[in-house]
Amino acid sequence: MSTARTIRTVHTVSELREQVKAWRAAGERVALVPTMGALHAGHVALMRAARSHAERIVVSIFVNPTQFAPTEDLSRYPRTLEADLDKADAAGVDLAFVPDAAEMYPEGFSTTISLTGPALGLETDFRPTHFAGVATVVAKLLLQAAPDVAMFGEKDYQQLQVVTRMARDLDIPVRIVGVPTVRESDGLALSSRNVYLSPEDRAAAPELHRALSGAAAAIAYGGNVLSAVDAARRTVTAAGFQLDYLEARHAETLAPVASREQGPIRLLVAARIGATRLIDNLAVPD
Ligand SMILES: Nc1ncnc2c1ncn2[C@@H]1O[C@H](COP(=O)(O)OP(=O)(O)OP(=O)(O)O)[C@@H](O)[C@H]1O
Ligand SMILES: CC(C)(CO)[C@@H](O)C(=O)[O-]
Ligand code: BAL
Repeated sequence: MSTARTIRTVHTVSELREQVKAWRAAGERVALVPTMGALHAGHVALMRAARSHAERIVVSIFVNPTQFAPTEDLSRYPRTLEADLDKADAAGVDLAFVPDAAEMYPEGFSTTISLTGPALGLETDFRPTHFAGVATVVAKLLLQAAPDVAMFGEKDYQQLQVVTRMARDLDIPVRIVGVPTVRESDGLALSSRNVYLSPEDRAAAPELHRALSGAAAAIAYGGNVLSAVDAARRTVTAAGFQLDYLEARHAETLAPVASREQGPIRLLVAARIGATRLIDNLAVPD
């Protein structure tokens, strides 16, 4: 399989920069798709969406240690590099950037991006150091690859807002593009962490999307926002989840909202089932 690949794999920032420079010299636009590997159809949707923005596509594959707390799943996070390269190749990706931790965080590394705004609350209440790690590594990737556009999934909706704000605030010359969530036929959002689910937990997992869909429909039909959110919380808990949060927020600032008049609404949830923590989100239709 791997002998037929046309994708090029590089491990250093200098190789990455050299390739991107050559493409730019030829007048080609570059899209970056940052990932932590264990690629699935959600990642492939990002790669395919990148095609409409750029002639060249770079995927980064790096399980970023600084976005995991010491108690989290860094060591057991799925790592499937050969299969990932096959999938990226089949999706038409030109270059895989696969740095190791020493390339990204050399001896003496001392800089972390500090965030407020959309990074406040939600995930941060449960993973307090997570977005500092994400923003720092994404800033590095954007400066290393210098892409015209970078693709992020709406599945990690708070991350998408944090990265969008960070790029704007730091004047990084890139367009951040959000890509709709790819789901299983029963509604479960694809995620690399779905492999952790036992068969029983997998059977219950679509309840997250069902609960959000019910709340979004109720609000869209004029129902009270907070009542709809409460009902969705009960649905998720009754399905066997332990809820971290289920909230209605402003779709861009992620500030709390109590009524539709306060802006476009996004419903966001994080909940644990068995040993697995899942997140999901949904727009309330206008
Ligand atoms: N189901 C999906 N639909 C669209 N984009 C997705 C989906 N799942 C992940 N992505 C996006 O792919 C990019 C890389 O995500 P990552 O490698 O963390 O995969 P993941 O499946 O989200 O894994 P994790 O279990 O760590 O959340 C992110 O921008 C993420 O939002
Ligand atoms: C954006 C990202 C690749 C940064 O490590 C990661 O948070 C992810 O996969 O969503
Ligand atoms: N997709 C978000 C990466 C993380 O949970 O660490």
